[in-house]
Amino acid sequence: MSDIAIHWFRQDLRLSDNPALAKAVEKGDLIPVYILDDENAGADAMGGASRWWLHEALRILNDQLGGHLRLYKGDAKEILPKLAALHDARVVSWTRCYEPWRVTRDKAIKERLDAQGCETIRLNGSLLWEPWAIKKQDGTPYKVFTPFFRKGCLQAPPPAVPMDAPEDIHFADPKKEDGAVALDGLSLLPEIEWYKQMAPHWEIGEAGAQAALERFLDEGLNGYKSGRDIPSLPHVSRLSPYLHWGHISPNQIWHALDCLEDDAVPDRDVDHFRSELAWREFSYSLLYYNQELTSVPLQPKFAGFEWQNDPAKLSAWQKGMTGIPIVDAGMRELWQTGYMHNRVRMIVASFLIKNMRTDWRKGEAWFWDTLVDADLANNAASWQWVAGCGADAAPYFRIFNPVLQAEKFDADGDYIRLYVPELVKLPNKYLFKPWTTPKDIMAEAGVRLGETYPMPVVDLKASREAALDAYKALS
Ligand SMILES: Cc1cc2nc3c(=O)[nH]c(=O)nc-3n(C[C@H](O)[C@H](O)[C@H](O)COP(=O)(O)OP(=O)(O)OC[C@H]3O[C@@H](n4cnc5c(N)ncnc54)[C@H](O)[C@@H]3O)c2cc1C
Repeated sequence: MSDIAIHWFRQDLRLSDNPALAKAVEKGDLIPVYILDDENAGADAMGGASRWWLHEALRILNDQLGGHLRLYKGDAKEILPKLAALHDARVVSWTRCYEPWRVTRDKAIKERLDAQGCETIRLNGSLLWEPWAIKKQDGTPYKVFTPFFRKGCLQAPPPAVPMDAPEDIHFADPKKEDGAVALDGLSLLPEIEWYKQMAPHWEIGEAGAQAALERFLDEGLNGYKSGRDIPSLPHVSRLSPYLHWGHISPNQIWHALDCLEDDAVPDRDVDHFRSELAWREFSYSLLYYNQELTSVPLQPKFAGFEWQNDPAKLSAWQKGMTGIPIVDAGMRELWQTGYMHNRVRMIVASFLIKNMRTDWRKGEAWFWDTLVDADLANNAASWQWVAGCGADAAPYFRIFNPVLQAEKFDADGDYIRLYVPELVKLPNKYLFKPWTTPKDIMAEAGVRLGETYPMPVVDLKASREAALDAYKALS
């Protein structure tokens, strides 16, 4: 009888370049498992958009595994050691995760498996460099991005060359009564099928990730450095959900850049894209070394900031009904697709925090629920960055003017018109600030402020000044 190896899939929902899976396949007949563990996740349990994505991702992974993926729901600390014992597994493997709740839980699981005499294999498959591999010379973690990237990442050993998917996986024949449930038994989908509008925007899974990468390398990368700020252009990769769910590894992306033909794409674009991948690494380093990143400002003085937290304003922001077209376009892109362009994420976040003076954690929570790439490290680090309380953050007093941002980055108004169709006929001169439109032009465009489109929920100038005063009171 062959040995049995369990591979516990988590944020590594792929077969290629999955070192921990490859090791398990080498060690014995495979039992691939996924455990939906809301119990240990607690307040960090997945949001709605993530659950929809996961449902589809598990369905596809199960197909890739010939129907052998086994699904469980509950406390992984209980489930995994029991499964290992029941199936007499020699090995349990997994790809490391770095969220604080997972680090704590996984440590406990390893201890239990050790005590049972079951070997554990825990490998990196989600980051280019693990957090402890990139540190300053004095052994402390970096707090500023540029030296983290230039002195840390770029001077470290290069990311490993990606592995192919294992050939000829031999599957074990698991005992039936081990608590496994059907996909529907995980109850990942909500009763109201709001996710249906998001589905056409994504090809979920490993093949979808590879297709997105190829498309980006062919059509988006050339011109990335300047084009990545224009939300109506195809100059961003939209790889974030695939990276988050591990349908693709960052090593695969890094290596694909290494393999580009000479002169195919200007170095400035490739280098800039690599630096964005490194922002993801930086976020993970911040989370790893600051376990309360999602809730506690990295700069302690911000703990006493006076938020206004007006529920009506928050609701207008969530619905894309603030009366500020670029903000509303972004929030509606998020609702319709589960994604928002990075430039617009910064604009809507700045507007929420500074013009509406709403606690950044409320924005973070909304993004957590609605993004298909909702990622504890990237989301928390980015919200702290915009709020000005994070590591290497934009200074608080640098307040985006959403009108100027839209005029600069959506100059033709294509992005706003796509998501705010009620303003489609407004000339560009007024599109970014409809409240300044003369009555006759407004009538011609069929816009009635307060009826077909809201009046702004805040006065941009006055709210900016009030935010600056509140900020000054801190220092
Ligand atoms: C308020 C706010 C919240 C955010 N929340 C998330 C989140 O929950 N999940 C998430 O993955 N990203 C988040 N980001 C970062 C960034 O907006 C997205 O990673 C990016 O827009 C994803 O689109 P893309 O894949 O087309 O990016 P590309 O420009 O093609 O970049 C490639 C990859 O690099 C990484 N990356 C790019 N920009 C950043 C960045 N600023 N910080 C960290 N990594 C980056 C991502 O993994 C991305 O997929 C947030 C940004 C802001 C301002």
